[in-house]
Amino acid sequence: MTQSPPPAAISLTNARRIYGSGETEMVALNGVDLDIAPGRFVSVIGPSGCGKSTLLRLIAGLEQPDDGAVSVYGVTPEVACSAKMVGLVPQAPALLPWLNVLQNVSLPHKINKGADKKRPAAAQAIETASGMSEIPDMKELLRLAGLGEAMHKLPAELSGGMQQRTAIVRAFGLRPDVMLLDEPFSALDEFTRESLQEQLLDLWDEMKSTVVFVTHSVSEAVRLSDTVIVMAPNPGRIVDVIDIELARPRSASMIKTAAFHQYEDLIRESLQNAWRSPETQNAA
Ligand SMILES: Nc1ncnc2c1ncn2[C@@H]1O[C@H](COP(=O)(O)OP(=O)(O)OP(=O)(O)O)[C@@H](O)[C@H]1O
Repeated sequence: MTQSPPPAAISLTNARRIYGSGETEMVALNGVDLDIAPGRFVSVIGPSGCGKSTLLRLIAGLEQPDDGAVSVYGVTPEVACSAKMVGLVPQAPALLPWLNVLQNVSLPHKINKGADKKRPAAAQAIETASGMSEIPDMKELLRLAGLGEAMHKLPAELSGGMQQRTAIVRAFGLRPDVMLLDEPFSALDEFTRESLQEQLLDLWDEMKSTVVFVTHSVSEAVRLSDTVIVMAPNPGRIVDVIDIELARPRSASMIKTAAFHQYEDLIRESLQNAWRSPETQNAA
């Protein structure tokens, strides 16, 4: 008997999302086809307004496509979210100001007891095979993210980078099968950003989640990703899917290598082509 292949972690089929109507109609996403295999680190890059956040919101089940379909491990995003299979880190960290770092990251477990039981079989099978179903040690995750010394501090006592790391650890704490990050490092300086990239990769390595990471930074996309998705606006669409075949772990020194620069050039060229495409120019 032939077995059907396991479902993709994330799948979009001809997904379309429109805002407004008539003269104000805006096609935020059009004809988006995408399959992301479990465990991949995928970045999404493209000019402002090309639909990157809309794409994340569809996967997170915060919005529905007007046409086409979206699924997470073969179930709808709504079902996946109710089983706590999806974690979302927005641009601003949104921590509870009266709880310290450890309390902030531990809170989701307290309010989501039993969510694991709702996970579909495909996701449960992957977790069991990788031995990942037990609750993670939040103190250990905080140490991994460089927050070992800050566990008992309140959010107001943290730097922007520390707050963002706390939000990332909190989201990873429920062991989401799919982790969505919307430009989490955009407000941070270059140095802090690079060190957070390293810590994010350590957490991803530990947690084995499938990651979709929105960024405006070409070098960040190359450093972090297995695959970079390039998008263009008017209408928002995928124009290129580029696999990054650089060895891991990717240290800070890799950024200076010729192979790394070649990938950066490839993505920059793809972004420029996207802007020059007739579709984009006609709509602009
Ligand atoms: N709730 C909404 N109502 C109307 N239009 C919207 C809404 N959300 C997004 N849009 C429009 O849809 C398009 C895509 O927006 P989206 O936020 O997904 O782009 P983005 O690529 O994430 O942009 P940025 O890089 O600036 O964050 C934009 O033109 C935006 O103005």
